[in-house]
Amino acid sequence: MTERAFQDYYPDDVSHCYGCGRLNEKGHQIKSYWDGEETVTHYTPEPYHTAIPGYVYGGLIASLIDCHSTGTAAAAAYRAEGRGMDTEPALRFVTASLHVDFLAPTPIDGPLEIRGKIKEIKGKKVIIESTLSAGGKVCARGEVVAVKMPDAMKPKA
Ligand SMILES: CCCCCCCCCCCCCCCC(=O)SCCNC(=O)CCNC(=O)[C@H](O)C(C)(C)COP(=O)(O)OP(=O)(O)OC[C@H]1O[C@@H](n2cnc3c(N)ncnc32)[C@H](O)[C@@H]1OP(=O)(O)O
Repeated sequence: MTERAFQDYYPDDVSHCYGCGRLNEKGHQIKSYWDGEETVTHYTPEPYHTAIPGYVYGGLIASLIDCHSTGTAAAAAYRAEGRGMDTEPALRFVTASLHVDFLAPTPIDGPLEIRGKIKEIKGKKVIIESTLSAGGKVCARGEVVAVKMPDAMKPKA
């Protein structure tokens, strides 16, 4: 059986995110998985994700780090409670803060790897540190503060 990605567990009503929603046909539809204590996703940029010819647009990099991190936050919260992502009550996280350092130009002509690590998990907040690499070289580093989705942010039809 193929492993389900974190995002495959998101209920339909929160699966339209541009970065990670499996129901957003124009979006990136990233798929994140555990790899030991870290999480990982891969994404291959399209030619139109260009900043300067040959290099990836920073907004795409930020988006990939953002959504991989919020998915990681949800997965980490379930893991901390010792239960599967298909169990109730649902744990949903949104981005409170997204910080990205662009360390080196990111080549556009190959797959990118984003890896996440849990820095802190406490109460309704998870802090995730991420790296984005191309060809084995770290090109960007991110830190995301993810907070449980407030009731006020219920999906609008
Ligand atoms: C299987 C099931 C899985 C389901 C999984 C579903 C996923 C479902 C989502 C899918 C989609 C994904 C989404 C993609 C990522 C977006 O793009 S999300 C969209 C962008 N984000 C937003 O629109 C969020 C807007 N902001 C808000 O709604 C509220 O400000 C927040 C972020 C929820 C926080 O509000 P709050 O609940 O009142 O938080 P508050 O109690 O003040 O703070 C809680 C903690 O967070 C800290 N904090 C709050 N804001 C900040 C900040 N800006 N900076 C640093 N720390 C902060 C506080 O200091 C506090 O820390 P502690 O004191 O506990 O140590």
